[in-house]
Amino acid sequence: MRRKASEALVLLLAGGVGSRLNLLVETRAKPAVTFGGLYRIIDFSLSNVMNSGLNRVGVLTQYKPLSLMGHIGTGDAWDFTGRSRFVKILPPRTGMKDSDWYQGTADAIRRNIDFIESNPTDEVLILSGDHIYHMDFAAMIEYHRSKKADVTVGMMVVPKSQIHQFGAGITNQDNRIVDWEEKPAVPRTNLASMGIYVFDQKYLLKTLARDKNEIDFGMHILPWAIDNDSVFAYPFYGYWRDVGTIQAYWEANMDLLKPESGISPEAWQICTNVEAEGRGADRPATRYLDGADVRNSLVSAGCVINGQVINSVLSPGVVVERGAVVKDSIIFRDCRIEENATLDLIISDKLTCFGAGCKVGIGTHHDIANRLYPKHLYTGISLVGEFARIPERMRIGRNCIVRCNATPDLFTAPVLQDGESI
Ligand SMILES: Nc1ncnc2c1ncn2[C@@H]1O[C@H](COP(=O)(O)OP(=O)(O)O[C@H]2O[C@H](CO)[C@@H](O)[C@H](O)[C@H]2O)[C@@H](O)[C@H]1O
Repeated sequence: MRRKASEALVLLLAGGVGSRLNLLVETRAKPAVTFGGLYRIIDFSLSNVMNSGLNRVGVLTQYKPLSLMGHIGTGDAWDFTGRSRFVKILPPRTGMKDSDWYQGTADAIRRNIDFIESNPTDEVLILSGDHIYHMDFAAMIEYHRSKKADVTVGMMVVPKSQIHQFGAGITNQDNRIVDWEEKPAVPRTNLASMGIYVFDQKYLLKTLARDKNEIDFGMHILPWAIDNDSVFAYPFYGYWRDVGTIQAYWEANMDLLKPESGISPEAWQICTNVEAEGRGADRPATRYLDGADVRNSLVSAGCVINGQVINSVLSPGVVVERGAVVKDSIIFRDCRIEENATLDLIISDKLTCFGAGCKVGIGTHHDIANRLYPKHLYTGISLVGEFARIPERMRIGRNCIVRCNATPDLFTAPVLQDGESI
């Protein structure tokens, strides 16, 4: 007899290096990066799993998993505790050599076949830990069953100009995928893979056993399955973003400030583990002093605001002193922005101190992109963050001026002494 859809096993890929997020992934895996002030990116996938009524999750880690493991903890923030409910962190299974880490998404799943075999299931749902979205996986599994598919791929329409970043599928009238190209240079379709797959369990095991050189789902496993077996697209129409680049990450955070964008952690019932870091849930309410001027922003608990905050997202414990301006920026927890400092279009990692009167970031990203650098290379978003040599606190001295410089794509600031400029 068939098991209920809610008994499907979930594998969450959370181990990619995420180097395009640069400084933000210096000390943590991409899914552990803060999002929307309070959340971590992985909260969206985990909450979707919880809200879909699925009970068993394995999280595949590899790159800098410590922060991620601390955040997931026992899984009780997402109600994954109990006799038949769990979230298990699956550490990398290396071979004999140290360098023998997972080669790609399919290789990572292949090395955890014992986990799949020890958790009886009819379907395996494979997800990424770095997507911002809301989706009912139980409905997707029912759809997969109704199509009698071997594999079902979550897919959505994106602008043709973006299709080169995704797996691209051509479907027939019945939504069966008949042609596929991973990250095509020349777009033939605007239907993109969301990297969300439902596999028939037996089919997955058979497929992974076929050829160890097939290390990636988009590059190897899906093209073969489409040519030989039954692969369907599951159409998705809501908000979904892969926040794997600085630009996409910044834009998705800014979408939180636009009600019309369709992103809504509150309506989507996204849960997080507030206990994991810093002062956890014990933060006091935010204080707005008489110099505060806050517009269109998200300000988390424990902040003290006495300056201007415009179109920005602040994590817990951020202090904005009198006369300081924070504009179009994302500020992680416990940063301090001293008197008359100006932050314009920046992302700052936690615990950074911006000295009085300093200026970090300039103009709008359109200005910068148009004036100085080719548009496709340059985001104009300044990144400020911790470096290994100052683990505790990053400081930009008084009256320093930090402009986006000639580094294409992003700019990282070293520790600056008072009055220094770059
Ligand atoms: N070795 C490893 N161990 C554990 N986790 C790992 C891993 N390698 C990667 N991951 C994780 O798996 C997910 C997908 O990783 P990739 O970066 O390889 O795919 P990409 O996003 O380029 O394309 C894919 O996702 C996009 C949608 O974003 C699709 O369009 C495209 O077809 C598909 O190939 C990420 O969450 C990543 O962190």
